Amino acid sequence: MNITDHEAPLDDEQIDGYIKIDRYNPAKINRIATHYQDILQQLGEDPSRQGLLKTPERVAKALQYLTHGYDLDPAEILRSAMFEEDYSQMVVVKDIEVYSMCEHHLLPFFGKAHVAYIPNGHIVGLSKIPRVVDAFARRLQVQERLTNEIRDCIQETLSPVGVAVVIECKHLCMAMRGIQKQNSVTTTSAFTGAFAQERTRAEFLRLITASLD
Ligand SMILES: Nc1nc2c(ncn2[C@@H]2O[C@H](COP(=O)(O)OP(=O)(O)OP(=O)(O)O)[C@@H](O)[C@H]2O)c(=O)[nH]1
Ligand SMILES: [Zn+2]
Repeated sequence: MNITDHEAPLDDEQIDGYIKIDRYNPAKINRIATHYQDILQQLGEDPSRQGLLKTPERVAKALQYLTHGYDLDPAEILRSAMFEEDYSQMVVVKDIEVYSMCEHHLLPFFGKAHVAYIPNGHIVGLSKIPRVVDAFARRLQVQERLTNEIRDCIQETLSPVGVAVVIECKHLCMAMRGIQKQNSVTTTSAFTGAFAQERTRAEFLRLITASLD
């Protein structure tokens, strides 16, 4: 590895393997920050007090980060690490942390995703499954669409025998406001192909609830 490259600061951008995420687009940050200055004022705050001086810019950067999935191509992420392999059993990646933003309130929802597929001549680099989850989660979402988008992307790109996705999340819009239910968890699921069969689906559900201990 080239040492200079290795030590180069990644300050305002991240090289994400194959896709450069222009995380902090300065023009966009400025535009969003201007709005937040006004929002702070509307909330009865003084945007010129010391603690808030940089807040509009911080919020703008945070929002750009929380929605950086728009800059990613999930299908390309999968295509970048597909390998021919004669393995025909279920591959399960479970307990993938999910952080997303509800499109109704712009509040976080978070939890876990469990993803499985049954290869059809091709396997995919394992890390690419959580990367696909992130690429869709880091957008404004509803949990149902997030679940379907992950399923469809894997099915269309990898053409496996079947795909299964289960997502379990807590929604802050239901906890810190609104109905204020602190412990409710929403579960969504999406299946294709072989996972329509009761036996296959049951094996997946057993594997995602099984513990390693
Ligand atoms: N189906 C679905 N609904 C969601 C998701 N995230 C948030 N919501 C819901 O979106 C709905 C928006 O409903 P509205 O009545 O327009 O908004 P609201 O007045 O803020 O509703 P309350 O949250 O009930 O106070 C709420 O019921 C939220 O719970 C999600 O991922 N999936
Ligand atoms: Zn919400």
